[in-house]
Amino acid sequence: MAGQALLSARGLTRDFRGFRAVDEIDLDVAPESVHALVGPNGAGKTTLFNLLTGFLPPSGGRIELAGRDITGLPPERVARLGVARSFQITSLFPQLSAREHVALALQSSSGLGWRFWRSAKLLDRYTERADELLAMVGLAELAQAPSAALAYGRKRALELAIALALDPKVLLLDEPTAGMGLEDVDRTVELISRVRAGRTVVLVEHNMSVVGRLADTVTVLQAGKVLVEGPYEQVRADERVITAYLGAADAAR
Ligand SMILES: Nc1ncnc2c1ncn2[C@@H]1O[C@H](COP(=O)(O)OP(=O)(O)OP(=O)(O)O)[C@@H](O)[C@H]1O
Repeated sequence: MAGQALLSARGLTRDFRGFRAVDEIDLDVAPESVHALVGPNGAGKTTLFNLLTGFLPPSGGRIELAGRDITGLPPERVARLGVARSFQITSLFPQLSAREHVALALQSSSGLGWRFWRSAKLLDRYTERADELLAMVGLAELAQAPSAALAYGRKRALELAIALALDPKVLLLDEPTAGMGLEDVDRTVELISRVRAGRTVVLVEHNMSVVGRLADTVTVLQAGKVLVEGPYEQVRADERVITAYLGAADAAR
């Protein structure tokens, strides 16, 4: 296992009834880097993401976090060890405010339990930190808004604040700009640039301009394998990538 990596995989494999979606992948995510996973549809990005976060058990191979074997641990254990993924919009509670969502996430990560909701002092402490996190993602003024009232881009920002509440060592973002208009994409790129300070981020992203602006390292997957890996400029100029990914994306436009 590479000594420098915070999160790494060796020979990581996942079969679905005889179909190999992730095929002996080696991956090293350097501390405090933004590492993008890209590739054409069906390349195995989501499956790899689910393996790294414990949402799927691997069929083979090994995953390490800071040198500790986390292979096969369930998602809540992986999350507790410091690998958090941004929650999906569908998991937000429509009536709860943005602040309440983040406060709940802070409380859940504190391990203090529900009784402490009775302590106004502790609750205040969560509120303060919740508001800091909301300010970080640009939602300061919407702290009291029910999540159902937030526009799409704002909901995604709230998901990010919830993930940050867990103070993860590694933050995994699954297509953070999916379905966004240009303005929200720019805002999200800015946001990730801001919150990445001192953190390690793994990002699945289809938008190559977003990848170019954020990623230190890009791993291109194709048919469950690593096709090319390196800095964005190097990867985007690689003939194999142009053929396999950028070419396909251009053709689809
Ligand atoms: N639960 C499953 N059962 C069977 N096959 C699956 C399952 N999940 C994924 N696959 C298959 O594994 C392959 C990789 O899928 P995956 O979703 O990981 O790709 P992806 O790179 O994330 O694609 P996309 O960009 O379209 O999201 C695909 O061929 C998919 O059909």
